[in-house]
Amino acid sequence: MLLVDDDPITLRLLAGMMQSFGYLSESVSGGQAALDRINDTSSAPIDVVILDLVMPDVDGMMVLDELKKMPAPPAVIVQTAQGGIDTAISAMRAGAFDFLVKPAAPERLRVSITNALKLSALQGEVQRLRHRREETVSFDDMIASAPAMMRTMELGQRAARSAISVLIEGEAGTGKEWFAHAIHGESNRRARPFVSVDCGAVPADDIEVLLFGRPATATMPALRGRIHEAQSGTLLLRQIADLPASVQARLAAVLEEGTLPLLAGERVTRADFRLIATTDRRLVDRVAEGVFREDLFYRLNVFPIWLPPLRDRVEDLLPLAAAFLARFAAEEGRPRLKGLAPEAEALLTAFHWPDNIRQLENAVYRAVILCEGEFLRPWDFPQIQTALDAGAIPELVKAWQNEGAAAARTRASSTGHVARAHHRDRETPDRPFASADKISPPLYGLLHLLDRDGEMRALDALEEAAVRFAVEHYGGRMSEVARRLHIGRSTLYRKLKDYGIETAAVDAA
Ligand SMILES: Nc1ncnc2c1ncn2[C@@H]1O[C@H](COP(=O)(O)OP(=O)(O)OP(=O)(O)O)[C@@H](O)[C@H]1O
Repeated sequence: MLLVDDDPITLRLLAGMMQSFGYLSESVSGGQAALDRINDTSSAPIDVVILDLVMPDVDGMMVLDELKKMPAPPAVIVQTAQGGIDTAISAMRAGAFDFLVKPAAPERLRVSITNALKLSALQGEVQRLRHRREETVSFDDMIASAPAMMRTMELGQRAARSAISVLIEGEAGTGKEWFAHAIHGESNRRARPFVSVDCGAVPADDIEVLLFGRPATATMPALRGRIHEAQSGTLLLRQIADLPASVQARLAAVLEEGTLPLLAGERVTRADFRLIATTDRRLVDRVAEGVFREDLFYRLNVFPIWLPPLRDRVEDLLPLAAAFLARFAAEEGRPRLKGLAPEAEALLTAFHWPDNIRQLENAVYRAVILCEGEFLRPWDFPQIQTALDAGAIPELVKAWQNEGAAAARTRASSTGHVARAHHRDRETPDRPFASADKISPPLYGLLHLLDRDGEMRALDALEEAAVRFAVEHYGGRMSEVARRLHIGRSTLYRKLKDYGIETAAVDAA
C-alpha cells in the first residue's frame, strides 16, 4: 500500500490501520513523491494507493492524471475531507477505484482495499490471458518479482533482442512455456507465427512427420511440417529430452545445414526460425546417459536459461495465488470470494510445491470450487494439507504442528471431544510459523498476535479481530457472541460501532 497525504497525523492513522489489517505500507507526504515511488521499479511494486486529493504542488487529481498514462497503474482509493459529490465524480472519472470521506471507518477502508486488490489481480490476469491468446505475451505479463527470477528475466529479455536459440530448463510447471511466449512476444518476430510442439505428447512414430512434413505419395497429399510453419517466427520444442533418436539426428542436420526440409517440388529455403527448447530433465545428464545427441545438445544450449522452482521464489507465491483466485472466482461466478485468509496464505507458503506454478494454479482452482465463504481457508486446500501431513513440511512447521496437535489432543480429551478437536486441528494448521514466536497455537488459530514484521499487534487490533471472528463464528447471534466473550450486549454493540463492524445481527431484537 502507498499512503499519500500531506497531513502527518492522517498518515500515522492510516499506517496503523494498514498494520492492523496485515498490509505492508509506505507513506509519502506529496503527489510528486507518490509518483516517484510508484515509478521506482527497483522497489516492490505498489498494489493500492490511498490518496489525499487536496495537497500543495502536485495534488491528487494530478497524480490520477499521471497514473492514467501508465500501462498497469495501481488501484487508487481517494480520501479527502471534501465530501462533495462533484469531487467524488471527478476523482472516479480520473480513474479512482473508490472514494472515501475522511476520516474513513476502518471497516469501510478495509472493504475498499480488499475489492481494489481483487480487481487489480483480475485485471492483471485478464490482460495476461488476452496477451497469451494474441501471442503478445511479454515479460511484464509474468508474475515474477522474486530476486531469484530477476536475473532470469533479464536473460530472457536479452535473448528476446536477438534470434539466438534458447534452452529453457526447469522443473515441471515452473512456467517454461510461458517464458518462451514472453521471449517471442518481446522479439521483433512477435507479429510472426509462434509454433509449439510438445515432443513428449506426440507418439514417436508421428513426431518426425509432424515436425518435418512429408512429400506427397501415391496415396497421401504433401504435408508441411511445423518447422515450415514456424518460418520467420519462433519454433518451441517442449520436452525436447523426449525426442526420439532418429528425429534428433534430423533436427541436428536441419540446424547444421540451415535449410528447411525439402518437400517435393520446392526450392531450397534458408531456415529462418528462432528455436526455443524446454525440458524438465537436465539435458546434459541425458547426453551423459547416451540418450541425447551431443551435437544437438550444443546447438540447443547456446543460451541456456534455468527457471527456478516456485519454492525458491516464495515472494511470487501469494501474488500468483491471488491472480489465479481472481481469475477462477470470475470464471466460476463467485463474486463474493474476496481472497485468501492469512491462515491459508501461511499454509501455501509452508508447502514446497513439487509441481510448481501449475500445481498452485490447480490447488487454487479446487479451493475456489470448495470454498463456501468469502475467503479461502486452509481446509479448502485438503491435498496441500495432506501433503504437509505426509512430512513434506519444513522442520519449523513440523515442530509447531506436533506441538499444536498435542495441545489440541490434551484440550480435547479433557472435554471428551477428541475426534472433533483433532479433526479441527488437522483442518487448521493455522500459524505454521508460530513456533518461531514461542506462542502455543490456538485451536482455531485465526488470531495473529504478531504482524508481518514480527512485532506484537496493538491490543485494540487484537480485540477487533476477536470480536469480528466471534460475530462470524456465531452467525451474528449477538446474545451468544456477548455471552461467549463475557461482555454485556451494550458493551458488544459499542465495540461493534467503535470498530466499524457491520453485521446483520440475527437476534438483535
Ligand atoms: N510467471 C507466471 N505468471 C502467471 N502464470 C504463470 C507464470 N508462470 C507460469 N504460469 C502458469 O503456470 C502454468 C504452468 O506454466 P507452463 O506450462 O509454462 O510450465 P512449464 O514449465 O512449461 O511446464 P512443463 O514442464 O510441464 O512443460 C500455466 O498455466 C501458466 O499459465
